[in-house]
Amino acid sequence: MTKQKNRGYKKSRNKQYQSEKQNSKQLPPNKNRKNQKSKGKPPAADKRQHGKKSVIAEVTCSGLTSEGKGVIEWEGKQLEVANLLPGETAEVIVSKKGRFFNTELKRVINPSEDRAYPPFAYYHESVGCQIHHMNDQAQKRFKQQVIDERMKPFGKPNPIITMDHPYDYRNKNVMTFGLNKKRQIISGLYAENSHQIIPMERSIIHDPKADEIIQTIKGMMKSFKMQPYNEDTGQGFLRHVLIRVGKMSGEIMVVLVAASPVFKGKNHFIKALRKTHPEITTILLNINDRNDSMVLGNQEKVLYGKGTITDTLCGLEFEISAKSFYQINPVQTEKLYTRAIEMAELTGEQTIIDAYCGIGTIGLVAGKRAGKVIGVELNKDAVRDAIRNSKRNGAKNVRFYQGDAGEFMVQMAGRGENADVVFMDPPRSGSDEAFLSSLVKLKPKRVVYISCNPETQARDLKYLVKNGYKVTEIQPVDMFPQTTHVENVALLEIKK
Ligand SMILES: C[S@@+](CC[C@H](N)C(=O)[O-])C[C@H]1O[C@@H](n2cnc3c(N)ncnc32)[C@H](O)[C@@H]1O
Repeated sequence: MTKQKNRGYKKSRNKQYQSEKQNSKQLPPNKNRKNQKSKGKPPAADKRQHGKKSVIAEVTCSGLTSEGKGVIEWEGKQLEVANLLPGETAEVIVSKKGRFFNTELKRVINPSEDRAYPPFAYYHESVGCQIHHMNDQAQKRFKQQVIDERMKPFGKPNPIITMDHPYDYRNKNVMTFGLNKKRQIISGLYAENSHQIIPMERSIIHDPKADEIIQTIKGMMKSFKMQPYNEDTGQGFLRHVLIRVGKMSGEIMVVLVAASPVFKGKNHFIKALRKTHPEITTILLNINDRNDSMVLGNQEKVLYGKGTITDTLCGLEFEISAKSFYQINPVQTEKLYTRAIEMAELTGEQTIIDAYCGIGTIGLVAGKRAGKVIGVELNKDAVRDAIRNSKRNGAKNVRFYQGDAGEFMVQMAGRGENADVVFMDPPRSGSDEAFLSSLVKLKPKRVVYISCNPETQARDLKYLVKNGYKVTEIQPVDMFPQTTHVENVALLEIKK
C-alpha cells in the first residue's frame, strides 16, 4: 500500500515518504509522464475500511517515480501507486486517514506490454521487490534511465550489464520473527519504513534453500516453546535469523539473532535443525539487546562449525564472517569487478588502494595484476577476514588496515605518499570530504568509484571533477534485479 499526504504529489508526503520526496526531484525522464494526462474517474465504490474512508477509483498511470511507483492523478492530486505501470488503466483503492492518502492497486484493466507475468506461485509475496511487476526489458530501461539522469553532468553511461537469470540471486537473507493478531509465529520482512512484519515464505530473489531453512526454524519454534521477540514489551527471545549461502561452495551459515544470551534447549534445537538441514555448515548466536534498527548486536557465539563460511569469487577463495560485508549477488559481482579492474588498466607494477575494502575482494582480485595493494576498512571482523583471505590466496603484495578510510587517506597524504590507482566502494552514504580531499592530494592517475547509490556517487564525482579529475567512463551493473537499486562504476582520470 502506498501512503501519501493529500496536498498533491509534489508538496505531499508523510515521514515515510520523505526520501521519496527527495527522489521525486530526480525522476528519470519519462515522456509519458509529461504528455499523458491521467484521468481520475468518479469513485465506483465508497466504504469504510479499517477506520479509513476508501474509494475505488478508475485511473490511468501517467509515469513512474524513481522508486518505480506509478503516478496517477486523482481528484486533482498526484498520487503514487505501487505495482502500476505507465499507460495502464486500473482500479485503485484510495483511502484517506487524516491528511494522508493510501493507495492500493486492486485490478489492472489494460496491462502494459512492460508487465511481467508471475513466474512463481509466491510472486506476490516478494516484499522489497519494488519492480518485480516490470519485465526484464522494462527493468533494464528503468535502471538505465535512472543512471543516465544521475550521471548526465559527467557523460553518457554504457548500457547496463543485466543478469541472465534475475531470480534467487541473494546470498544473504535476514528474516524477522514476530506474532500475528492470532498470536501465531510469523517470519518476514519489515514493511517499508516501519517495524510491521509482512509475513513472507518465499521471495523471488532469495536463495531458495535459505527461505526453506527459515520456514524450518519457524516450525521448530512452537515445539521448542521459543517465543519471538516483541519490540514493544521487550519479551521473547528470537528477533531475526540471518542466513548466508556460499553460492559456489554450498556452505551455509545460520545466525540466530536473539534478545538474550540464555538459549534454553540450545543443544536440542541445533541438533534438530541440523538433522533437517545437514547442508548447514555453521550456526551462530548473535545477541542483540539494542533498541535501534540494527539487525546484529556486538556479542556473538559460535554454536556449531567454524563460525564463518567460505566462497569462491573471481577464482579466489574468501572466508566470510557474519558481520562482514560481502556483495549479495556473486554472479553480477564477478561482472562488476571484471569491468572495474579493466577500467583501472593495471600493468602489474602500480600501487593501488582498495578503500572501503570489506573482506578484501577487490584488492585481492586486482592484486594479481598490481605491484602493491593497500586495503582499508572500518569493520574489524571484515579486516580480520581480509587478512585471512590474503593468506589463504597466497597474496604477498597486499596489506589490509583497519580504520576510517578518510582518516587513513589524510595520513597517507600527510606522509606525502602516492598511489597509481584507487578503487573506492563506500557505503550508500558515499565518501566524505576528508577522504576526497586527501585522494586529490595523493594524485592517483585513475580512480575507479563503485557505488550502490548513484545520488551520493554523483555528489562525490562533482567534487573530484572540480578538483582535477574528469569522468571518462560510466558502467551501470544490475546487481539487484526486481528492485529499484542499481550499482554503478565511474572511472575518473587525472586531468593533464
Ligand atoms: C559497499 S561495501 C564494499 C565492500 C567491498 N569493496 C566489496 O566489494 O565487497 C562498503 C564497505 O565500507 C565499509 N565502511 C563503511 N564506512 C567506512 C569508513 N568510514 N571507512 C572505511 N570503511 C568503511 C563497510 O564496512 C563495508 O565493508
